[in-house]
Amino acid sequence: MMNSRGAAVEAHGLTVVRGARTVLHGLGFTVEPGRITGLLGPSGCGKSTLMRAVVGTQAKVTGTLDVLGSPAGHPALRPRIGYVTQDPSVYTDLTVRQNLDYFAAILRPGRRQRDARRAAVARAITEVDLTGRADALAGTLSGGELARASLAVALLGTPELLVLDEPTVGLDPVLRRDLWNLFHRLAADHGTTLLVSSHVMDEAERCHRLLLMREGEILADGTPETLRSAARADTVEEAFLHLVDQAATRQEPSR
Ligand SMILES: Nc1ncnc2c1ncn2[C@@H]1O[C@H](COP(=O)(O)OP(=O)(O)OP(=O)(O)O)[C@@H](O)[C@H]1O
Repeated sequence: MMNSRGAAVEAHGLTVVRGARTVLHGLGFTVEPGRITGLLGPSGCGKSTLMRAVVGTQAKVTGTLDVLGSPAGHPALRPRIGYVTQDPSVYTDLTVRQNLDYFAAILRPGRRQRDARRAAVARAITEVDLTGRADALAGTLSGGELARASLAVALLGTPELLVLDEPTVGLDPVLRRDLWNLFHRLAADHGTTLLVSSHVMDEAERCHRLLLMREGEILADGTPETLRSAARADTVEEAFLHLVDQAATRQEPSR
């Protein structure tokens, strides 16, 4: 179920305080359903905080934040959202399949759901292309395989919204490309909405839509094409830098 305008996520005046600092400053934005939205900005600008607010794990959130038609953090949203944090969320002393069996047992407990669990585990392993490594200990996986194993856990419940915090950090270009191809397959084949953060601007071109962030504010949103042409830039990185300069100029007179 979406809200009236059909956005998967809709925020108005979203403000988050962490410790003594206001980390997000009254943000307004939407995330379109069935598309890949990239959340891009430099380290420390508030990407993880925004994602935590969307999945409902962030304290001291004010403003309005609707996710799949319910207020963020509503218990009914839990099975509908997959969240992959920056740290791998698998046990290194279990195999990939054992990890998935374990998380599947939490999601679908009881003997009667045994077949559904098996099917979900097999599907998740295939989707992330780890069939050949399914019986390897997670502790022996490469960085890219580990990232895909964490993603497989998030895919167990067939989430409508996948929130991925810097999923490609530290991966080589080939693995990054493979992971982005997987994100596109999930959006195209299952209609999954993906919100993916990155501080690597060249990943922007792989997204359908972008939210460009800086210092707890959204500088701009739109498709890579609209952002590039609005700034008369060749790349999203150039457009981002142009927006940063523009914002600094606007602030000058009040200094
Ligand atoms: N518990 C906390 N108390 C105070 N400030 C915090 C706390 N946690 C995070 N912050 C600050 O909030 C800001 C936003 O952090 P956040 O992790 O959301 O940024 P990010 O854009 O995801 O960064 P990165 O790309 O490095 O992961 C940072 O300046 C960080 O130092």
